[in-house]
Amino acid sequence: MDILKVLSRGLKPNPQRKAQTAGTPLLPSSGSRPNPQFFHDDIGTTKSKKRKRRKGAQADDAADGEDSDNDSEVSDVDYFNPKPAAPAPDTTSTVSAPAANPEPLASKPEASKLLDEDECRQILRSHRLKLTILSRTAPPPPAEEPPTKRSRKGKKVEATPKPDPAAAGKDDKKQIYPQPLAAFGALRYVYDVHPTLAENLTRQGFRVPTEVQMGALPLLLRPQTALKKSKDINFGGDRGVDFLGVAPTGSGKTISFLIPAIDGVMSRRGEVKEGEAREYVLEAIVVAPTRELASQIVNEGRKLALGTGVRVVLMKKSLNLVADEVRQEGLEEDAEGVAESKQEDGAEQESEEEGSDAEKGDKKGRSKEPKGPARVDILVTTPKILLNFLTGGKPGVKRMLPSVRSLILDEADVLLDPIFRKQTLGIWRACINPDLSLTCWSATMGSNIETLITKQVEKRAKYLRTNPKPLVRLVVGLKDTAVPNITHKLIYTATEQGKLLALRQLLHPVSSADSGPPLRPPFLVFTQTIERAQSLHDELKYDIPPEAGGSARIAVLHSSLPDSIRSKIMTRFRAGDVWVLITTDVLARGVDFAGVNGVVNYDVPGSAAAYVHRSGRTGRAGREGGVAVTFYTKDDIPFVKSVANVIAISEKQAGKDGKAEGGGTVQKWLLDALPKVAKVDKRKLKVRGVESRRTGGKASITTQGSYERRKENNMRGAIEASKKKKREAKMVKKDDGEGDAAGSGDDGEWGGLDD
Ligand SMILES: Nc1ncnc2c1ncn2[C@@H]1O[C@H](COP(=O)(O)OP(=O)(O)OP(=O)(O)O)[C@@H](O)[C@H]1O
Repeated sequence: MDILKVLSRGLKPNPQRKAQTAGTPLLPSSGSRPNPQFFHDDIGTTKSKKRKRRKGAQADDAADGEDSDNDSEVSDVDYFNPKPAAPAPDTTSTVSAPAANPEPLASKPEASKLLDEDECRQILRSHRLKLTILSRTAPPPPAEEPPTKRSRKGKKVEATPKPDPAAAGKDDKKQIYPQPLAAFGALRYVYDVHPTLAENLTRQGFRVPTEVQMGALPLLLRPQTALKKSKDINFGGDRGVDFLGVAPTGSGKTISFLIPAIDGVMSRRGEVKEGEAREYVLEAIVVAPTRELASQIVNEGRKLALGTGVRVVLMKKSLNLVADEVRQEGLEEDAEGVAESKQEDGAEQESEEEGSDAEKGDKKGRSKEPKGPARVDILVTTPKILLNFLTGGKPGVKRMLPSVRSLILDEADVLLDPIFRKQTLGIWRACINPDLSLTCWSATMGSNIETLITKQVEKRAKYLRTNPKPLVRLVVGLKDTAVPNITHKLIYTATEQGKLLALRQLLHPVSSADSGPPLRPPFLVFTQTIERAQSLHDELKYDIPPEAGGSARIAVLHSSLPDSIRSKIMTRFRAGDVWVLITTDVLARGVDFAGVNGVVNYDVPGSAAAYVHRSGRTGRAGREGGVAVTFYTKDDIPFVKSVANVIAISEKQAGKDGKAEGGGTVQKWLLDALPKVAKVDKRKLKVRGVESRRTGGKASITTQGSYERRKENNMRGAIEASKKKKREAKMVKKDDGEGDAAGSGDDGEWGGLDD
C-alpha cells in the first residue's frame, strides 16, 4: 500500500452534500469534518511548495458537509441571506469534504507497518513537520545494536555516540524523525490504544489525522515504537518525553493531548471491564487560560473517554482532590501568583472571577469545606482555581499532587507569560511525580517561552534528582505566526466613527462596492476592552430587525459577566441563535466554533500572536473561506506592522502574496512604510492595548451620550417586543385557520434599518 495514498485520504468532495447545503448559513459548531490537513507538499522535493487545494474542491467544500438537521435550526427569516437567495459566492462557508463514503481507517496489516527513517523523514517534510530536541541533555546511547534495516542504502550505520559531557548543550537542536501517524487505525494496531478510545474517535467522524496529530501522537503514546526505526531508538527510553507542540489554530491540538492523557489512565488502570469498580487517581491535569476553553476541553475529553470509565472533570472550588500536605518554604511565591491576576480583560480576568464565584457560593450557604475525595482521572482547570486549592489549606502547608504524571499546558505561551507565570509554575511545582511528562501547546510560542520551559525542565529535574526527559519541540508549518487558510482584510478608517460605519456595512445584507461582500453569520467581533465590547453591543443591538430575530441575534460576552450568562451565550452561539458575538480577548484563544465564518478585529489586536489567535477562530480544521477583517485608524498605525506581517506571511504560505495573481492584502510598500515599534511599546500594547481607547471619549463606542442611548434602546426594545407580540398573535391566527394565507404583514424580507 502506498503510504502517500494513505496520507491523502478523504479528500474527495461530495457533490450530493453540496446540493443539499448550498447557500445556507453554518451553525458555529456544526459541520462535517473537512480534510483537516494544511500541508501536503510533493514528497521528494527538498524545498516544499504548499499543497494547493483545487479551486473546484474549495467551492465544493464551501457547500459541503453541513448537516441538514442543522439547517432546519436556522431561522426562516434569514437576514443575512434573504430568500430567495442566489447561492452565495462563497468566500465564507467552506467546509471541505469528507468523502461520501469515507475511506475506512487503515486495516490492521497496513496500519501496523512501520516506516523506515527515510520514509518518515519524507512524510514529515511533506506535511511540514519538524521535530527537534530542545533539552540540553544529549540522548543516552543505545542499549543494543541499531537495527540492520538502517543500512539499507549500503551505508555503514554507527551506533549513537556516548554523550560527551563537554559537548552537552551543543547538541540541543537535533532533529528527529519519529513515525508519523499515517492513519487513525494505527493508534490501535501500532500504538496499542484501547479499542473503545479508538472507536470514539471514529464515531466523532475523524478520518484523517491532522499534521499535529501525525507528529505528536506516536511520540507521546509510545516513544519506543515511534523511534523503533530511527537512530534515536533509545532516546527517551520508556519514560517518554516532555513536549512542546506548535501548530496552527484549529489544527487539532486538543485531541493530540487528550488521547495520550486518556490512554495513560487506561494503560495504568489495565483493561476496563464493564461494571467493575474503578480506581480513580488524578493522573493528568490540563491547564487552560479561560473557563470557556476549559469547559470545551472537558466536553471533548468526555466524548473521547465515553465508555472507557475515565473521568474528565472541570475544576471547581468545592472539588476535593487527593493531595499530600507538605510544610514548605517558598509558599509566598505561589501566594503571590494568586494575587497577581489584576488584568484588564481577556484570559487574565479569569482568576478574579473564580474568587467571586466562590464567594457567591458561600453566601448561598454552601459549606466552605470541600467534601469527600473527588473521583477524577483527568482534571481540566484554569490556573488560579487550582493554585487556590494547592495553597488554600492550612497556613504554611502546601498541597502536592504526587499522582499526577501528565501536566498539559494548553495555550502554554499565555500560561507562561508573566500574567499567569507564577500560577502556572506553582501548579507545575506541585506535580512532584519524578515521571511527570510536561506537554505544552499553542499556535504561537516565543523563543523566550521555549527557553523558560527548557530551563524549568532542567531545574525541576535537578531539584527532584532525576534525569530530565528529552524535551522535544514539534513545529507544524515551519512558521508559527500564520493563518494561511483564510482571507485577511485590513481596512483603514480615518476616525473611530468610521469604524462603526464600516462595521455596519459589513453587517448590512446589501454589499457596497467598497466594503466587499457582507460577512456571513455567524461571526465574532473583537474589541480591546470590556467597556468597548459592551458599548459596541449597545450600539448595534437593534441593527438586526425583529423579523430576523432582532436583538437576540447580537450578543456580548466578556469576563465581567457572571458565569451562568457566559455559558448561556456560548450555548446560544453554538446553537446558531446568536449570529454576531461581540467579545474581548477572552474568546481569542482555543475556543472552537467550527462554523464561524468571520472574525472582525474592531480594535487592532495587541500583538502578532493575538492576531493569529483571534483570526484563528475561523477556518477551523483546515476549512477555507473564513475571513478576518481588521480595522485600523491613525491611532493604530504604530501597531499595524505586526498584524500586517502575519497577513503577509499567511498569504505567502497560501501562495497569495503580492507577487501572485491579484496581489496580497499587504503590499510590500505598505509593509516598508509602516513604522517599526520599539520593544517596550510592543509590550505595552500587548498588555494595555491602544492607550487612547482606555480612558476618555474613545473608551466607549457610541454615536450618542449614554443617557440617549439607553432611552433609545428602551424604546427600540419596546417596539421589538410589541412587533414580536403581533407576529405571535398572527401566527396563532394562522394556525387557527383565520389568518390571511398570503400574509400581508411585515413577515418576510427586511426593508432596512429601523431608524
Ligand atoms: N483529525 C481531524 N479531522 C477533522 N477534524 C478534526 C480533526 N482533529 C480535530 N478536528 C477538529 O478541528 C477543530 C479544531 O480542533 P482544536 O480545537 O483541537 O484546534 P487547536 O489546534 O487546539 O486550535 P487553537 O490553537 O485555536 O486552540 C475541532 O472542531 C476538532 O473537532
